[in-house]
Amino acid sequence: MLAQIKGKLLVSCQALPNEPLHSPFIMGRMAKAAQEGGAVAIRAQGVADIQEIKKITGLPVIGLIKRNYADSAIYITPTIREVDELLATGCEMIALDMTNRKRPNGESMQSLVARIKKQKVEVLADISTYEEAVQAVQYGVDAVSTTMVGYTDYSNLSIGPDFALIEKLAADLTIPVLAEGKINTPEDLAHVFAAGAYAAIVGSAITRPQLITKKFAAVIQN
Ligand SMILES: CC(=O)N[C@H](C=O)[C@@H](O)[C@H](O)[C@H](O)COP(=O)(O)O
Repeated sequence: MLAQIKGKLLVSCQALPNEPLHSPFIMGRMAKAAQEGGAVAIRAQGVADIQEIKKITGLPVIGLIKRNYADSAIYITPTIREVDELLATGCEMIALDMTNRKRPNGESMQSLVARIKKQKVEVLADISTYEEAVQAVQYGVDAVSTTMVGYTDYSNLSIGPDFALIEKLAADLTIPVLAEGKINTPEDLAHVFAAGAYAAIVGSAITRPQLITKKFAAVIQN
């Protein structure tokens, strides 16, 4: 999959049960629209959405499952259970949180990575710091993504992408660095590629109308 996305745009089509567009049918159509707009792959959450998106678009999918566990702050593909559910979907790549935080059930990142790679599926490490990215490379992941920057209480809280981190990772790492998280405009997208991103994933700015509307409404209410 990585060879197919080099230099390209991926779109994240996700809507959890508490979001207005929560529905595999709707996420399938959202992915179709993204495909028509030029997305070469889709990041999708949950077995039903992944299956629908693969059926509707035929595009490669980065799959994840968001699930909360009482004993951990990690919710993106936290345990073996989510890994096995995702492996059954046939998604080409699996994204898992690889931030340096306690995992549910005391499971290790290494065991999850090994299980995925054994099935010849690529692993995308969602990280929030430079150090977490370096650690993920040591664990044998295929690519890292800046997904969690600003979402761990020790990482850089910025309005937009962390361009400096993307630049440093792209310069230092031997594996692809995907820019993801808070890419809010086409200018941001151009900027992350200029910083050296291998590929980029845009979500909310394209697929969460409730957030897009909020940005417009905020201007009027000011
Ligand atoms: C923090 C977290 O859980 N991020 C999730 C990761 O799968 C998604 O909800 C994001 O939409 C995706 O990463 C794209 O980011 P943005 O929506 O900012 O373009």
